Amino acid sequence: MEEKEFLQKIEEIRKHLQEHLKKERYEHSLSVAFTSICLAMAHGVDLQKAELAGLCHDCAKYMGKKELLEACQREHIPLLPEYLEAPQVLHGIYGACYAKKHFQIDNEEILSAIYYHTLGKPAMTTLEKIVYLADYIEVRRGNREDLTAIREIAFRDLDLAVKLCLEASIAYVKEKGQHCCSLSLDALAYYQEKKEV
Ligand SMILES: Nc1ncnc2c1ncn2[C@@H]1O[C@H](COP(=O)(O)OP(=O)(O)OP(=O)(O)OP(=O)(O)OC[C@H]2O[C@@H](n3cnc4c(N)ncnc43)[C@H](O)[C@@H]2O)[C@@H](O)[C@H]1O
Repeated sequence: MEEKEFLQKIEEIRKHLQEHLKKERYEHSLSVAFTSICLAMAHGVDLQKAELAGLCHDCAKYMGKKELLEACQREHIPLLPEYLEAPQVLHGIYGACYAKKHFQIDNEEILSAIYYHTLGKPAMTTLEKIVYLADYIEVRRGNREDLTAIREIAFRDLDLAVKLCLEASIAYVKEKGQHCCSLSLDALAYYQEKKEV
């Protein structure tokens, strides 16, 4: 996309997000966009796609669980029955559709990075890994001990960083006593095998 047209799109999306998301969530979205750009620089990914995917990843986060479920049904988005037990993951799944409708984003790589940003999946594309990790490591997430190591690893070994991130977030979900979605467990098995643990 031409630079002028791209900057105009970014401006429009930021305005929409600022109007719809809570202040902290908007700041987080900006931070995920910037972190995605940095990771894209390190791993040879298109910077515009990284910025758009990072900026839009939480675009549907302001919607309630019931609203998200209804929106998925209205748009005929296939849902696994287990998502009803973990409706907190629906904002990514519906977010891809939201970005297409509201921001006219048609690029499948970007939409897929938004869709999978919470759960991850086996064999992610580089852009999917970048947005998944950027969501986890961006600066506003604070200084939890495990983040220091993952932040450094993400810039040199995406697969190892994804594995560590999946391990930590699956443990976190289980600790909260919530249902852990099978896609994340499949992703963990895939990246553990890839990194030979
Ligand atoms: N496989 C799965 N099955 C079911 N539910 C799942 C899931 N994977 C993720 N989720 C849940 O889905 C929700 C959306 O996750 P995300 O999409 O990853 O992140 P978010 O919208 O910014 O999360 P939110 O603000 O709602 O939650 P939190 O700060 O606690 O968390 C922010 C992020 O940091 C991680 N995190 C927070 N504290 C952590 C800790 N102490 N250790 C490790 N990871 C931690 C969380 O996993 C999350 O990715 C989260 O509640 C998450 O726990």
